[in-house]
Amino acid sequence: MTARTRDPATGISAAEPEAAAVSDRKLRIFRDRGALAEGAAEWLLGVATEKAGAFTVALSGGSTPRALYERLAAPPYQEAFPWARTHLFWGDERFVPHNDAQSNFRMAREALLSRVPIPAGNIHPVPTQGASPETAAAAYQHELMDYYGAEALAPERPLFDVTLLGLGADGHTASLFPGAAVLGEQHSWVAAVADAKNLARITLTYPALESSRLVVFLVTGKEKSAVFARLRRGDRALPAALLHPVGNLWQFVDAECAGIS
Ligand SMILES: O=C1O[C@H](COP(=O)(O)O)[C@@H](O)[C@H](O)[C@H]1O
Repeated sequence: MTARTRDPATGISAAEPEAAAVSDRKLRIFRDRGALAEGAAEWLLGVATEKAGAFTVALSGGSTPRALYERLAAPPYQEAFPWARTHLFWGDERFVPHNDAQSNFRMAREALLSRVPIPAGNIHPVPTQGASPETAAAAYQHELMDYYGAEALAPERPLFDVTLLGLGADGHTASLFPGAAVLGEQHSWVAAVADAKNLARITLTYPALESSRLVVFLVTGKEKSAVFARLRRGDRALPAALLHPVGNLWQFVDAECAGIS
């Protein structure tokens, strides 16, 4: 991948367009959270089916994607999805044990992994025990590089087929928080960071998240309406607005988030 020069303090790249707005054609507004989960599951199955060979997904954490994961774990997706050739990674993780209530892995395990026939070797959680956050970040980067088969990302061969992302009320995505030094990271694929409550987290950096054929933001609820409007305007103060994948960027939202209900 051609390294983009990012300002280490802001994460804004020299080539950043004035407004990074996503075209209306790539914005899908669903009636409600349930309809979004159904639409996203159908869309994901379509993308997976079209792809030959390994289908590689970076999962989002937080609460929003739970409904999608539960939908994928039920008919018809439970049987129709190509689980045997699907590999799952995480865009970010809290540095807590995998059975902790705050664990993104735990949420995905409860909602999806424990209910579908995905081979254990295809599940690639962020390690969160027996190491420091920095060592865990390095180990996850190593695992990603090993899977990818190279230590440098090539734009024509994205790391992920699909990256699912959420949007925090402060504009964070994955664990890329406003003002954090990691926003300027241009080389590492994974980093250890801390959130506002000083909880250690492991996050994929822009270079890794941007190495995606398709990125989809899943955002729901009235409480996200204001920050989503800022994202639509390409507000550079939001880490989520600074993400420019090598492939296409989609936004799937419900009517409340879009401000039309
Ligand atoms: O902290 C996080 O927050 C964002 C948004 O979460 P949500 O609960 O508002 O959906 C999420 O995308 C990220 O993975 C998570 O670690």
